[in-house]
This record gives sequence, structure tokens and C-alpha cells, in this order.
Amino acid sequence: MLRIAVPNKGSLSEPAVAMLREAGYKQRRDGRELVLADPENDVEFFFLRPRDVAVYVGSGTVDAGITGRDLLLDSGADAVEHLPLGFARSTFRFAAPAGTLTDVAQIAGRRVASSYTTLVARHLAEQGVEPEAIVHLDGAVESSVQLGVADVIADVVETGTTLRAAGLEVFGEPILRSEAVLIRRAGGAEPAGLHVLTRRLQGVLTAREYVLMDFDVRNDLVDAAVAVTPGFESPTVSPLHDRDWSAVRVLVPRKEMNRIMDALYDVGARGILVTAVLASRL
Ligand SMILES: Nc1ncnc2c1ncn2[C@@H]1O[C@H](COP(=O)(O)OP(=O)(O)OP(=O)(O)O)[C@@H](O)[C@H]1O
Ligand SMILES: O=P(O)(O)OC[C@H]1O[C@H](OP(=O)(O)OP(=O)(O)O)[C@H](O)[C@@H]1O
Ligand SMILES: [Mg+2]
Repeated sequence: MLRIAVPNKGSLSEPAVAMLREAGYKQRRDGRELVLADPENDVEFFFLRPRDVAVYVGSGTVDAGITGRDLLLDSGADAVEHLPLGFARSTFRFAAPAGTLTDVAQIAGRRVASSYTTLVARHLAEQGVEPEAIVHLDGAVESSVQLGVADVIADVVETGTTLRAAGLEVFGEPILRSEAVLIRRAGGAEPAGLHVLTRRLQGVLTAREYVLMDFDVRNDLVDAAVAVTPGFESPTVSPLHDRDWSAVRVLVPRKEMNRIMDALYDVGARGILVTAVLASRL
């Protein structure tokens, strides 16, 4: 039975559970359940603190887990990224009072507060920058400058709303681009059954990212039409009852569907229909 660690709280928890449910796994309905067996799929889920997921995976007590790339790197656990999952996207950045600092080198001799102190220490060492201190805080790091505990922070930034509210501004290049990731233990053989979980999650990712596009086009225009639909695979072209026309079916990126429909219409395609993909194995 494959043992999978899932975040029980925070930003990662709900989307992780939703994705596993979409992938056909039984998921908890009550936020207090700690363990959930799904014998039909031969897996067992352990709901753990997001920060602890990598520790359990690295120690080998569970076979795989869902966490953030930033949390994985900060943990120092013996675990590696297996599959990026496309949600909880964020950047990890330095910030200081608006209009004060512009360069990471200026952190030298200053105090940096963060919940990701291992990650910050490693990054600054790589840049050859020596801070006065790295202060570990559990959360609400944005308040630390105003409260006089630090001069600079390093924190998760998505929209930047929290930073702005605290009068802070990012500076320097992002330390990291993070998102939710499926992780497994470093080295060794891949745990039995992990390939099924991986394929199922990939199926959800494709279903979310792509739509199915159908259209009709005159035979002499098929090549021109296909040229504007960069599909996942080669398009399916079938004859229509009217022998001069063909029906084309292709997977296209959801984000580009309107631009592609406009371009197809201009080429001469008609009856363009888009349908959502519910699940997939490609
Ligand atoms: N606003 C956000 N947007 C996107 N991802 C985020 C956001 N805040 C946190 N994350 C991601 O969530 C993970 C942190 O999970 P964790 O549950 O510890 O933090 P949290 O969401 O801040 O929860 P809490 O504050 O309730 O402890 C990291 O991978 C981080 O990048
Ligand atoms: O750029 P934004 O869209 O504002 O999002 C980023 C904020 O979201 C998270 O905080 P959370 O609300 O989880 O509080 P925390 O600091 O206590 O973790 C993160 O730690 C940042 O503070
Ligand atoms: Mg938080």
C-alpha cells in the first residue's frame, strides 16, 4: 500500500485534497481526520503539517507527499521533487521598507527575518552576503520590520498585497519560484505504485490545462487550420458527409483557446466547439 503525506492545513491543504479527489482517490471530508485508508486504490493518506511532509518523506516513513518547493528546500530533508503540481504558485523574495534597499548585497550587516531560515542562509551564503543575523519567525513575517525585530524580510509573495499593507517593497531577483510539488525520497528505487499516482496526477494536470477543440474545415484548408492549433498530439482529421469538408479534433491549451478560435475562423474553419476534458491519460 502506497503511503502518501498530504498537508492538513494552510494554503496547500484544500487544493491538494481537491486534486487527489479529482484523480479518483478517496479524501477526507472532516478536517480533523489524520489518517485515511483508500483500499480500493491501494493507498493510505496521512494528513500532516505542510512543513513536516518533507521530513516524513525523507525519512522513508511515507512513500510520497505533497508540499511546496520552498518548504522542501528549506527542510533539508532527503527528498526530491517528483512532479510539479501547478497550484500554490508563489515567489520567495526579499523585501524592505519601500524605497530603501535595491540590491541583495545591501543585506550585509542587516537583520533578516523569515520562516524559511535555512533557505535564506543558503542563498545569502551563495551570494557571498553576510547578514548581521537571520531571525526565525513562524509567520506574519511582514510585521517584523515595523516591530523592530529585523531590517529585511524574506517571505512568500503572491499578489504582494501583504507586503504593501506593511509598507514593504521587494528588491533583488526572486530567491525562488515555488509551487506545490509531489515529492519522494532521494535515491533508491521508486516506491511501488508511485507511477500510478503520478500518471493520475498528470491526467488531472492535462485535464486542467487543455481543452478539446472540434471544428469543420474545407479539405484544402486543413493544413492551414492545423498549423494554428499546436496540439498536444497530432490532430484527428475525419471525413464529413460533405466530401469537400473534414472534421478536426485537437487538444489545445485552455489559455490560448480564444486566440486559436479567432485564428481558425479567419482561416475558414466553422462550427468551432470547445469542450472541457474531464480526465486524461496521454
Ligand atoms: N498567498 C500564497 N499564495 C500561494 N502560495 C502560498 C501563499 N501563502 C503560502 N503559500 C505556499 O504555501 C506553502 C506554505 O504552506 P503553509 O501551510 O505552511 O503556509 P500558509 O499557507 O501560510 O499556512 P499558515 O499560515 O496557515 O500556517 C508554501 O509552499 C508557500 O509557498
Ligand atoms: O503576496 P500575497 O498575495 O499577499 O500573499 C503572500 C502572503 O500569504 C502568506 O501568508 P499567510 O496569510 O498564510 O500568513 P502567514 O504569514 O502567517 O503565513 C505568505 O506567508 C505571505 O504573507
Ligand atoms: Mg502562511
